[in-house]
Amino acid sequence: MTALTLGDYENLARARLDRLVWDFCAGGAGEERTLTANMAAFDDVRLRPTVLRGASDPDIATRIFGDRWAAPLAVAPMAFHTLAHPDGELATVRAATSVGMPVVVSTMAGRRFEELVSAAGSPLWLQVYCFRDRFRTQRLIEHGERAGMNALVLTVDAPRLGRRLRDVRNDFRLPPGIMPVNLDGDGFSSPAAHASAELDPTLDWSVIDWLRSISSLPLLVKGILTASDAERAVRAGVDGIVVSNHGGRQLDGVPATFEVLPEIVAAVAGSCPVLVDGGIRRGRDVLACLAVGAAAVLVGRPVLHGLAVGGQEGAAHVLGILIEELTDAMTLTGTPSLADIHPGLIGH
Ligand SMILES: Cc1cc2nc3c(=O)[nH]c(=O)nc-3n(C[C@H](O)[C@H](O)[C@H](O)COP(=O)(O)O)c2cc1C
Ligand SMILES: CCCCC(=O)C(=O)O
Repeated sequence: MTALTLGDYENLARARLDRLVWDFCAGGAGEERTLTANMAAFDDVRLRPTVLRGASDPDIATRIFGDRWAAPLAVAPMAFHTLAHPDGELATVRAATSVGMPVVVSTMAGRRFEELVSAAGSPLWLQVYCFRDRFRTQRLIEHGERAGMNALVLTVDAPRLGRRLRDVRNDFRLPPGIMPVNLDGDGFSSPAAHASAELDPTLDWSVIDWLRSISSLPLLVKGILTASDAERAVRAGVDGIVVSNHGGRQLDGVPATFEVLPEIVAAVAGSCPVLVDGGIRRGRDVLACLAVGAAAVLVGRPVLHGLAVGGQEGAAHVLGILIEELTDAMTLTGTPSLADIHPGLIGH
């Protein structure tokens, strides 16, 4: 079968990956209602095209923090791309670079920051988990900054990992050789146990000032789901917000990100870029997010599917499909540039 859609890649990847690894990547917390809702929210979108706009060759390039992105799309931070392919994040970074897209590199990346930065031709942002041991967190950030990361993305929805029942039932352990190679200290085998032991559950808004005091990189917070937290983040002086429910992996029962995106965009009122992730699987999903005011979107699991199926090439094809579908959706809705995309494109 030739893979034409991200759904095709998902099916091919499911057949290839070890079942326990598949469950870790695919799964969500609890009954996976939020995981399902992320995708269902896009299924309910109806687009309202405008015709005869001469939108033959849409321009989808954008700028974020002064950097050019070939499309308003980046790879979401995910632990251990090495679970999907031995080249791991190196393949992802090369794939993203080949299509001009940035990558958010996880604290739990399986390949070294230095080799990722050397392979990158587009921005790399470092996703930060705050450890109970602040000095460990500080060393992580200094390592990332020294290696050449372009921004920090603080994950704020994970004082501990959500209850992922598939992993509990499977007693999921990382396979041998899967290591958080950018962290000092030993690796671990159970992500959930490691997170409860090591991540700082006492984190509060003062962490923003602390991060500012140790790094001058642009700072985003990832995991905002309400207008009031978005306002709080803006008051704290962040440079960007990522609306996210961690792909349904943290608290089951929180809303789909697409549902809350409009109220957060309204609350932020242009003070900083608002990005979003969760369930984006088609170009028209990207268009829907842009229509309600997202500056860009992050895509998670489909990148792992691409890696599992075909390493760098597979991941590049997944990202290429999204770009092509976005271009197609813009052409057919009569929006020749990103600036032409507006809330009126969406009806229910
Ligand atoms: C296997 C896996 C690992 C993840 N690891 C991280 C992580 O290390 N840090 C983080 O902030 N988010 C992590 N996430 C959440 C993603 O950044 C993102 O919010 C989510 O996957 C987006 O949804 P999507 O997969 O439906 O596109 C992870 C998600 C998956 C599926
Ligand atoms: C300790 C690994 C955490 C990875 C993560 O954030 C996730 O699986 O969602």
